[in-house]
Amino acid sequence: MNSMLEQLRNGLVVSCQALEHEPLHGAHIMARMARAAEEGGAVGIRANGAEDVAAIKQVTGLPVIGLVKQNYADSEVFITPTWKEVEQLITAGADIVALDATRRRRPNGETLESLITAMKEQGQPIMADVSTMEEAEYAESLGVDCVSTTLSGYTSYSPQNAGPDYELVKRAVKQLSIPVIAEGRIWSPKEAVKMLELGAYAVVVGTAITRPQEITKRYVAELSVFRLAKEKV
Ligand SMILES: CC(=O)N[C@H](C=O)[C@@H](O)[C@H](O)[C@H](O)COP(=O)(O)O
Repeated sequence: MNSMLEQLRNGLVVSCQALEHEPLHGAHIMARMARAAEEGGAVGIRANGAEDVAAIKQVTGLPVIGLVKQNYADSEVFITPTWKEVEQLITAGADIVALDATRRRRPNGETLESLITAMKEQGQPIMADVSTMEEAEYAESLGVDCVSTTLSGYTSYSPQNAGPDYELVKRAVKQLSIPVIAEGRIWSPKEAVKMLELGAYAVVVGTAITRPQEITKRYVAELSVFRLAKEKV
């Protein structure tokens, strides 16, 4: 087992990501966010973009799972789609590189198989972001170090759950022999604990901790429900 992965066992990985259009965008801000997560007891950080990964590596001692979100015209794959993004992450010092491990067509004719082979040749630990059980099994067969349920609900053919995909975690834990990371729409500590109870190796939480605009929206939505109910009385 990869020693970086071992550090994540039964712990909370905080995803610190803000895209260009988001208010907290910027490597400096994400590095602060990661420091806060470390102070709170996170065992690892998940981060988007080489710049953010490098900035976070400078200020925390935690393992960093790096990805690059990049859209290409000829593909739906947007999490570390090609070798170009993999290289950026390796140069930035990502401890684990996360990539889309669906079987969808990748940009520039690149393939999941060739990317994984090249990463393994470099000894680069790999997290496979999947949306279904079949993808998880296939990723394991290609030799990735762990799978994460990141993409469940974000491919057209996976269940479009409003909450976390417990079912996928449960099945993957049963059928795979590599660590299964629970990720995607986990909002509460209780949900995170449930994932560990199901056998998840670690839990990744992003939005519920690091996207204040989304956290605010949840409060505002609940308050509007209250106001509407009151107006009816
Ligand atoms: C689907 C996709 O693009 N997921 C991204 C992957 O890195 C991030 O935007 C998510 O924040 C991350 O997966 C954590 O999930 P949540 O924010 O739901 O806790």
